[in-house]
Amino acid sequence: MSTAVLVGHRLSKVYGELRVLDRVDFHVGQGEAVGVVGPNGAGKTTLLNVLTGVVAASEGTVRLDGRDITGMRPEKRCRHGIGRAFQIPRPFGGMTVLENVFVGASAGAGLRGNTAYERCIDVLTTCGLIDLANRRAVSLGLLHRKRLELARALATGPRVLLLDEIGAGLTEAEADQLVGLILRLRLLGIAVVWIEHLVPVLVQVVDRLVCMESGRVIADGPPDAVLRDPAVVDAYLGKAVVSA
Ligand SMILES: Nc1ncnc2c1ncn2[C@@H]1O[C@H](COP(=O)(O)OP(=O)(O)OP(=O)(O)O)[C@@H](O)[C@H]1O
Repeated sequence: MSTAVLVGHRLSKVYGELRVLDRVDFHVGQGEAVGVVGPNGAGKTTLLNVLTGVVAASEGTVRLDGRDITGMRPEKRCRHGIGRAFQIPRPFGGMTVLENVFVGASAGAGLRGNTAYERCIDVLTTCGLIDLANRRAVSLGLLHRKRLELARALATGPRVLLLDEIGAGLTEAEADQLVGLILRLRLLGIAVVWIEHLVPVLVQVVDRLVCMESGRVIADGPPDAVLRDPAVVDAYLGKAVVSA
């Protein structure tokens, strides 16, 4: 295994009587891409929320590069290299594409002036948005909004990028383009954790699949082995094939 960049150890999250995460162990290595699958309500988004610090774990620890960040606020985790993109992009609609990405570079990464601007140009080029830099975000189609969501996360300078169902709603051709973009990010050495119900899309990118059910990890390993695992087929895959 490559050196772990982000590690969750025995993470639990309890809401009243409901145990949404149940002693989950999770890790992603430097430059590794891990897919997270599982039925609705399995706890996938909650796991990402606990890793980013948006939700406090009821028990367990989170480490980034070996450092315990369990008590660290989300903004600080972002500064330390945890980036996140959401299923429903929420750009600042009245701002241009460049201005949106600038927010990631300045507020997210703490960059100023030319350094922030250069980061934005790099990120917009990587994400295929440079020609749209001066367009208002509100005028973008879905694929471009997803690219902008990724660009904003990238502008924060992540070492690990957490993606939550960013393929949802895209056509097959658009999903292929998204895969191409995420593969480019991998070439930059960024680790990726991607929750996605579109399993055929996910397996084009990831080295490893983690399947969750009822707040627990029920399988973790090479994608083909996880997809053949009877527990995964039983808990999830029949349903995923129907809904994909
Ligand atoms: N703030 C909260 N209060 C109470 N229950 C919550 C809260 N947030 C999440 N849950 C519950 O935790 C469970 C896991 O939710 P979560 O969104 O993590 O699942 P998921 O695997 O991401 O599902 P999906 O694939 O539908 O996005 C669900 O039963 C959900 O209703």
